[in-house]
Amino acid sequence: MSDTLRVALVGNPNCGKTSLFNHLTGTRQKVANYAGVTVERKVGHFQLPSGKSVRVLDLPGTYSLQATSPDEEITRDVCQGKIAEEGQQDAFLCVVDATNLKLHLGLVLEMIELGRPILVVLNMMDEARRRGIQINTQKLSQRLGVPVVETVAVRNAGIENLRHALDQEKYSIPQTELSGLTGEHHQKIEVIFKDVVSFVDQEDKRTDFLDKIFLHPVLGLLSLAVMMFVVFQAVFAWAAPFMDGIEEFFAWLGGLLGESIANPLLNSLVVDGIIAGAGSVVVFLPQILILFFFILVLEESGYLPRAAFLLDKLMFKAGLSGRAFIPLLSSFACAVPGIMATRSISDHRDRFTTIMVAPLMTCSARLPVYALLIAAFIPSQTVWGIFNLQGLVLFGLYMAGIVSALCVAFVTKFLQKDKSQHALLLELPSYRIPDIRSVAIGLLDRGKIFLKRVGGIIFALSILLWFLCTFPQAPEDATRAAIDYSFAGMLGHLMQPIFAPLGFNWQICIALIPAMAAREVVVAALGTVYALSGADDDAIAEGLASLISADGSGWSLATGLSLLVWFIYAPHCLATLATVRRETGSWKHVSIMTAYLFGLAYLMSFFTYQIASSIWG
Ligand SMILES: Nc1nc2c(ncn2[C@@H]2O[C@H](COP(=O)(O)OP(=O)(O)OP(=O)(O)O)[C@@H](O)[C@H]2O)c(=O)[nH]1
Ligand SMILES: [Mg+2]
Repeated sequence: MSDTLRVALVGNPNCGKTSLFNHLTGTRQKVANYAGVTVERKVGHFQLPSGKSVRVLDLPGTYSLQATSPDEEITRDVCQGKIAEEGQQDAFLCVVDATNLKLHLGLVLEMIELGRPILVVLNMMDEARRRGIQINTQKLSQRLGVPVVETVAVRNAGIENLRHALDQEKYSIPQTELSGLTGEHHQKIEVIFKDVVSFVDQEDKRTDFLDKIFLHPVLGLLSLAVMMFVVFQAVFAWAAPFMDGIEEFFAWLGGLLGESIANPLLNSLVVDGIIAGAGSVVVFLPQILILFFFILVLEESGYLPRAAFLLDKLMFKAGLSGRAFIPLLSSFACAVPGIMATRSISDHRDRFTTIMVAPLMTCSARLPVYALLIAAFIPSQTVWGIFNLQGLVLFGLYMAGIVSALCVAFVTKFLQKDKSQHALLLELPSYRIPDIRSVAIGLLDRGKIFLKRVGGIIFALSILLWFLCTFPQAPEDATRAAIDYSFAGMLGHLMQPIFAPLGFNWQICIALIPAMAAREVVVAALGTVYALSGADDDAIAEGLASLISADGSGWSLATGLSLLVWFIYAPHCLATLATVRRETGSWKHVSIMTAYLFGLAYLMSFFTYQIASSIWG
């Protein structure tokens, strides 16, 4: 046996495995209050009090070892020691939700039958106590024939006991007779349950009360609509002062560097390439953080599966299985984890449909693009007394993505031969007051991811674009702006006829090319292109939005709207396409997705431009 102890966390979905994993290893894997968050195996390391090191695996949640979906197969294979690089685990930590013992014991019995060393971790003890559920841990341990440790993963309680238990090698190979119990699993569970659990008050009153509102056919939909409105209003209303601050900072920095760098080429690279490019994206950090604040709070509260429940009929009609809800929801942050989350869908046609529509959900990378165009073209005025028009338009863009996804799913299902429908089977977790600390940590992580993208891919592409926009340089006797003579200028003019029916000018055409890598790049690219297009410095200092807005010499409203619509559909994200390739193992799916998304983007932008320009000229 090697020095390192190998253990794996096994349990039903949403019982707190990842929370435990994070506390044991000091990492920050994603945790949320709904089933199916973890869909891959994750490795972490920590040390026991004696100094012995432990390698721990976090696994996707599963109701049984009879796997039906790709994520459950991972857990089954690790438990059965079938994954070569994982080998055999020295022990399994069977995590059980103390408030849901009857259901969760099923998997524990299956694990016991495997005959491998086990330690049962009775998690969510705080929740159980709050609801008056009393569990006799000692008796449970006797009945199961394995040690049981109580924990409250979110409060870091009981984790030390767990470490000590591992140190003392308390995990044991269970006695298969289960202290003399006979019969089917459910019969055994009944006996054990009656023996170890006593209730003072079994009901979760808070959850029952809230569900009367949130699951009510009318009140429920109404509260969902109110919640969404508040989120989109806040994104615009709360962010403004912070965005102004960041904008001023970059204008000041640009001025300072502009004056201090004498070499004209270097000056242009820094001011027009880097600051006008990458700097113009950083401005959107406050809006991203506000959006994620709401997403994180909703995720932790346990509300989200209720929304799935409310919208189930609609999704069902569109041919999406209820299981598609969580992957589609994750896609609002980013399509990459969304597409990975489809591993929890067992039917492969349902999974295919969900993967195909996931990029239509408005990911956070679109937010800077939408926010820029909305600020430039939509006046900030109040409608119906309370709503900010800009917030309403943003809401409309999100809805457009959702409605398009439902339509595409409907068509996909229609084209498939298999018309079978899979009803919603979704566990509704208890409501929980979000932990401020974990929301703050989540926000910090999100902010870091965003800034890393700005400092990484967006920064690099801004510099590349600056080169393409600067060389070859204009001749001495140039009559037009220098950028017209550059590679990028030539390319833009070459592409422009293709995009003219959509109302895109050559500057937009140039910006679309680097934006193939990631959507926010279009903002950076427009910043660089306009900074180099001979616009005067005062106008640049006022920000990109005022440069492109219809008031100045910018675009028409029709062009602005057309570009907004383009970004609802166009697949400007290499990471998504790479994930589809990895998850489906075929280039065919990638080609279908790319072709249909570009096709839709072109068509919808075309109609938007033609209709808008016939109305507003
Ligand atoms: N009150 C309370 N909440 C907990 C406890 N442990 C975890 N949670 C919460 O339970 C929810 C699920 O936690 P996760 O760690 O994501 O659960 P998981 O078992 O990894 O879930 P899957 O990856 O979906 O299988 C989150 O909202 C956690 O904050 C606990 O001991 N007490
Ligand atoms: Mg998990």
